[in-house]
Amino acid sequence: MITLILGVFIALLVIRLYRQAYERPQNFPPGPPRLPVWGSYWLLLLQNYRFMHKATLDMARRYKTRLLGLYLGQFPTVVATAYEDVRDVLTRPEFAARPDLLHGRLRAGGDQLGIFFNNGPAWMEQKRFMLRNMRDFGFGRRYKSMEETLREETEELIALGRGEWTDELSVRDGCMHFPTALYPGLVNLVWSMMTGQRFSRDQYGALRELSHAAAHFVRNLDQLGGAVTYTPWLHKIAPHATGTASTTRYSKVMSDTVQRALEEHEGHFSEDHLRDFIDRYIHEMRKEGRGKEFSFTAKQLQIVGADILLASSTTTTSTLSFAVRALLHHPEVLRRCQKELDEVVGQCRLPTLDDRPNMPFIEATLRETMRFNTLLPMGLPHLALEDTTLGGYAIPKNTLLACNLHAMHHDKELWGDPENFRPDRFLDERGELTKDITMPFGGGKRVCPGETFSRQSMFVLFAALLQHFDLRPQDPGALPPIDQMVNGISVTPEPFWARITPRF
Ligand code: HEM
Repeated sequence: MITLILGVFIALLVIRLYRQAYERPQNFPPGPPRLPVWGSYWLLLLQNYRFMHKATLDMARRYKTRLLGLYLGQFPTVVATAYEDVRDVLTRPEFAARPDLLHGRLRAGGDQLGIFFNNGPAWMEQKRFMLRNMRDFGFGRRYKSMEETLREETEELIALGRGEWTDELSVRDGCMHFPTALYPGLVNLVWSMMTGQRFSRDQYGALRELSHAAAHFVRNLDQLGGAVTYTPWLHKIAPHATGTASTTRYSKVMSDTVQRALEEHEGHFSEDHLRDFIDRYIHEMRKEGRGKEFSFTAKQLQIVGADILLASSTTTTSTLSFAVRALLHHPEVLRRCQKELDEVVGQCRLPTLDDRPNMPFIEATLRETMRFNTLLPMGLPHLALEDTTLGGYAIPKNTLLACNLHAMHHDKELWGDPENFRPDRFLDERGELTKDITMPFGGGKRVCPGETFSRQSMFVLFAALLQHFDLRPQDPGALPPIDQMVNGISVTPEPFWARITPRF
């Protein structure tokens, strides 16, 4: 009797699991079945457990579809792999929300705060405020004092490379370490707009701790969040094994740094002289007559500031390191960059933003770097705010949407030979820049607010580095492959040394 009951129970369970595996919203894009607990995520892991951009692209090819429909845990999810669909997801307002994911809340003590993982009026208010006020200090626009800081940081890097001062972790035995050597310049630029201060040479230890915390944070997630995102209860029973304990710890390093800056600013605050972004924020917090829902609080600033710190220390530093690594593989590209520099800038002054329009080859090299090694290969997740359609398929409300930017940047139909690192693809026959259809910074309402700033600061630092130094592999036999990357929500290169020889 017991055996019979057990047999019926197992049969019913199998039928239920089978139905669930193939049950999907009507006219949902094709894709793999939904298995218990993590849904189709098991199958993505089997496809490629390290890189979700590769797993989802291979899976889309297997199902002969450019829109892949699947379940991540209980979330219906659609991954866009082709240009038109990626552009639609990024730019249509009904897709401009973010899913409410565990890691977003872990950063903010359980709340939804900041910009990256926030939604609704608070997200819009914070993003607008950040853009408007950081811009007044040079973020994303030409501004004398920011360009002055950029020049000083560039001089620091060049002097370090020339051995005019020492920092063994960044330059040793004629080699420069990437990304370590780039952290001070790129973090200081943003930090000075936020706080009016820069990390001095004797504070580089603290600066590196911050940058490493940011790097660990992004590596703790995979490009679709990771298993714990779809089964958040796991984090309660195994915070260390799931990595959520360290996510919380690394986030705290960043938010505590912002909190300390806030306390310091409050001690010297004057309404008559708003010195930087934090002063502007304090001014906003103290405005009278705000309602209960008002989103300018110290806690909110901690997370907005942590968002800015996280982005400024992991994005531009990784992209420039990818660019340097690509040049180690392609000395002929390095020569052409240097030729352009010698013709336009010469050797008596540093390159500036005024030179940017006259140096299309360097610009094309940076564009090619961001196409070739797309920093956020799956962008950041979006969420459908209503029932709608995409590419002829049904997208129910609350579907999670991911843009496979890597797939789009490596689409043979768009690029011909995407597997080659070839800056010339961005230039016309006269050597001028053509229209750029890459989307490394996303697009639409959720577009990266750091785009202009990043393009400007990367241009100046990269150009100055190539103007002053020849770059060669430290050990030609041990040069990491040009497409090697460490997994994370944004990918990072495995840190490496490059041999630098002063050119003059
Ligand atoms: C090479 C440099 C960078 C790249 C490639 C990059 C790329 C991206 C991408 C792909 C997104 C997601 C867009 C979307 O959801 O559709 C994003 C969002 C964001 N980025 Fe960047 N980023 C870079 C630098 C920066 C910098 C320097 C900052 C700030 C200092 C920054 C701050 C942000 C913020 C706050 C968001 C969230 C925007 C929102 O949710 O509305 N990024 N970035």
